[in-house]
Amino acid sequence: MANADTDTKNAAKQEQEQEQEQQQLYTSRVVLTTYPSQLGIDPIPLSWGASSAEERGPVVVSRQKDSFGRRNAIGAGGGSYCIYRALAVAIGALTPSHRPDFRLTEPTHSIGPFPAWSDPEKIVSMDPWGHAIVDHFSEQLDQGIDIRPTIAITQAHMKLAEIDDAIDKGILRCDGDVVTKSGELKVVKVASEPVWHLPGVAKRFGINEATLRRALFEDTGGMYPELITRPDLKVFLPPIGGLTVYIFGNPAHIPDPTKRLTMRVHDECNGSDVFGSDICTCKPYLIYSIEECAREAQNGGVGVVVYFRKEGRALGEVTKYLVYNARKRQEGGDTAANYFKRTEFVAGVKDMRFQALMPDILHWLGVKRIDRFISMSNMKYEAIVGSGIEIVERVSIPEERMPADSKVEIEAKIADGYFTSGEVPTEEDLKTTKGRNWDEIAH
Ligand SMILES: Nc1nc2c(ncn2[C@@H]2O[C@H](COP(=O)(O)OP(=O)(O)OP(=O)(O)O)[C@@H](O)[C@H]2O)c(=O)[nH]1
Ligand SMILES: [Zn+2]
Repeated sequence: MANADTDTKNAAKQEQEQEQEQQQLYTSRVVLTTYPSQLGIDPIPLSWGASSAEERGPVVVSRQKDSFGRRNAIGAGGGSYCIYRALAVAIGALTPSHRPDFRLTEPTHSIGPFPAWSDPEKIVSMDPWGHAIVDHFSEQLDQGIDIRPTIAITQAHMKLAEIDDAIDKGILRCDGDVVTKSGELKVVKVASEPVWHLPGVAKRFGINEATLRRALFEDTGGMYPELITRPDLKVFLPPIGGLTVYIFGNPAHIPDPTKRLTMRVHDECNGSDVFGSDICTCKPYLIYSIEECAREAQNGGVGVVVYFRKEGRALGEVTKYLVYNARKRQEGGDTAANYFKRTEFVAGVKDMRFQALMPDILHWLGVKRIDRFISMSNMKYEAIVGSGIEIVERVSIPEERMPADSKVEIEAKIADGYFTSGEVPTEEDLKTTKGRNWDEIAH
């Protein structure tokens, strides 16, 4: 009995300590969700697609004291990194009320504004004014509203072994401008985090906003109840990765119809892009596109690579590796004929990238026409052309750049509708195009 008493006392003490620890960080009680008519809820007006930033209004998602009632967006800033911020706060490394000091952080280059920034339907998955909050919303910032940038623009030099190689082979020259005398690529970089205007996103996919809200609520483990309780809030910051734009040459040339534009839109493949895995064409295609972009800039045009964080066709790397295993273990070996089928067996679909939102960044950059599009993807092509941007030429990966084991992937893709300037494989080709089996890897 005495032991049970002590246990109860200890448990109560622990609970009290936990409560105190929480109160040190958060002075108010937990607010599980909010409602439009709730006392103190008074969102800053947000008019998506308005003709100026000031008329549009700032995106406010912060739950800090002075911002909570004025929030006009659901979710959290920082994309997937909001979880790390939560950890930093929980362990006491960051005060929940921290506000960034934006001095000296302004963009290195000016981009836009373009007409698409004020079109409520052309850009629905990012905040076109996300890099310019200090310029346009200083009044609200001064009032203590916690507004965060969702876009940042900087510049850098890139040094890549493959580019050194291309210079040595005479494929690319050092012009002292786009490619420095020591073989570095000069780039302007833009990082962008997702900001979704839910009615616009729903319309892009041809579904109801309510269906979209319900699916987002359910498949995030019920993480954002306001998706359901706040139909008046139209903007959602999802906890997913964003994108990076690499611009070779002068960014002002991108919207200029008298200048040529070479472009690749690339989806992340960490295993290949960074670690050189040879089962797909991702890294060689990316490197090829960087060379082509640099060359276009050297010839007076401009090159753009957009890098999306959509690992494994947005299925994630775990699913991707499960599929690799199934492909290599299946009876008859790893054939092009079964490539997509194996993915569908595991994931239920062969691709979750759904390129419909992808052209937003191109409209943000002011792209009107792409002279050379370095991609074979029919999904990317259709999304871009369907959004009103002209593509003049589509460029496949040169045969000699394909790694040996990637034949399976490339033939399966071509058979599935990807563009090729070469031959379309027959049914028989698909059965006989085989990847390396694991025994060969071991020897
Ligand atoms: N699930 C899965 N994803 C893969 C596999 N191989 C490559 N990927 C992913 O497929 C995507 C390839 O994207 P991109 O390099 O942009 O190429 P693409 O859309 O296929 O078309 P291109 O523009 O012609 O290269 C990346 O997200 C890769 O991580 C695979 O076997 N399984
Ligand atoms: Zn890949």
